[in-house]
Amino acid sequence: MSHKQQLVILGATGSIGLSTLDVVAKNSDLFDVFALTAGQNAKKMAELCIKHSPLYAVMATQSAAEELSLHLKGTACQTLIMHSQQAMSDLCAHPDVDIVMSAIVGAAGLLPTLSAVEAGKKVLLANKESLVMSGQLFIDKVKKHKATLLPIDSEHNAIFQCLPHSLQNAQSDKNLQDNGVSKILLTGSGGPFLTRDIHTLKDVTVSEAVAHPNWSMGQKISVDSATMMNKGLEFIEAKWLFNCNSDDIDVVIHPQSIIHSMVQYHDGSILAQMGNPDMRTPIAHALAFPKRIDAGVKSLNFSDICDFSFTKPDFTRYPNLQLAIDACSAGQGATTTVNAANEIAVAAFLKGKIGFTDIYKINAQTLESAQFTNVQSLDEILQCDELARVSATQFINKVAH
Ligand SMILES: NC(=O)C1=CN([C@@H]2O[C@H](COP(=O)(O)OP(=O)(O)OC[C@H]3O[C@@H](n4cnc5c(N)ncnc54)[C@H](OP(=O)(O)O)[C@@H]3O)[C@@H](O)[C@H]2O)C=CC1
Ligand SMILES: CC(=O)[C@@H](O)[C@H](O)COP(=O)(O)O
Ligand SMILES: [Mn+2]
Repeated sequence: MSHKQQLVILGATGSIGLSTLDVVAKNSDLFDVFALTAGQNAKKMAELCIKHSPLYAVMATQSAAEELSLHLKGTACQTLIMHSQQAMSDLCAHPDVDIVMSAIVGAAGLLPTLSAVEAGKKVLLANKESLVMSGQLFIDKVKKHKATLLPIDSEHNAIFQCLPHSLQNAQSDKNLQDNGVSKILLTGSGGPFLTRDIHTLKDVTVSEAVAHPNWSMGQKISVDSATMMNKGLEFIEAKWLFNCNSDDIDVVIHPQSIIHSMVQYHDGSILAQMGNPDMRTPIAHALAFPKRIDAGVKSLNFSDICDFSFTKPDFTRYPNLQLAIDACSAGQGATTTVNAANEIAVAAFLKGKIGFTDIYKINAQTLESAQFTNVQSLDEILQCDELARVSATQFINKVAH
């Protein structure tokens, strides 16, 4: 019998985590769940432990781990329960582990993901924030430790599929332009407010902001899609994943989210990856790469498509997109800062402390007030991230309702 790939899922209780478990359950002859990790949702984690029998389950805090123990008491579940970020990092580096799905939301995913990279694992990256906050350091570690980095973000997974093999990852160090590629066309839906009267954006409610037209996702990324900061983070993510410059990437609004991104070649060809918007497709692609497995996703039926349209982004409507593109050119200090500020601002919006359009104001003020020195080492990155959080919190307190 061939060896089943041993999988750790960071962020198992979230949207990507659950989609990953769905694909794994459909392919249980290929994958074993070695460990599941989560933040606070002990009830969901208990259900997952009973269903998937991981060897380990790790919660972020002791209280969440105790709650998980209570939920599992009296059941037949043999899963060992642990807690702390260090325990997550240790399991990512465990010698028996083959694949780590990085699907914690936000900067909390950085250290466990780096641990998987340093252990030379196959790392499936959904947690774009970790790459945005540490770009060069992250990619250098991938190269040094010979980790395999595969993109889960639907756009980057699409770009990966459309690129020639020699350009599929940053480790190649090859330049896109010298290898036949003229542009990466990064598509974005424009979120729920593509056509809303721009003067009413300040009145957007939380439930309106998280109602993405095409994708079912966690709250933070859903708000990022609504401000298009998500596309800004993805712009920076693409720069690092595919070793390209800002000039190599164009953002294209495609409201239907059927094309997940494209690559344009010097000879005029444009290759697109498309499908129904369901994250199980990129997850299955990366889990099995270079093979193909069943993802449980309904095939796209072209006769069902009524609209298939493309426009340029309007930066007045989406100032966060411009901010992130500018930060990408400014360097690591700026991208770490804008990522941290945005996490704090979106959390404040979700708690009802600030309005929707305040998210941009907080991000811009935090960037303007930041003084970047050298931001290269992990300590410098973490310090820059922390300073931006403190600064963003101060700006929030000034505008808080
Ligand atoms: N959802 C999607 O379709 C896509 C998501 N992504 C990216 O994937 C990542 C996950 O997104 P998504 O699944 O939507 O997010 P969710 O909010 O649905 O899930 C987040 C997961 O992270 C866990 N978590 C939160 N904070 C911590 C912490 N401090 N320590 C450990 N675990 C923590 C949560 O645990 P708990 O809930 O138990 O507290 C949960 O399991 C994000 O970076 C997002 O940008 C990228 C492309 C598409
Ligand atoms: C599914 C996925 O990859 C999300 O990042 C998606 O891209 C969000 O949609 P937007 O294009 O609206 O940001
Ligand atoms: Mn995406």
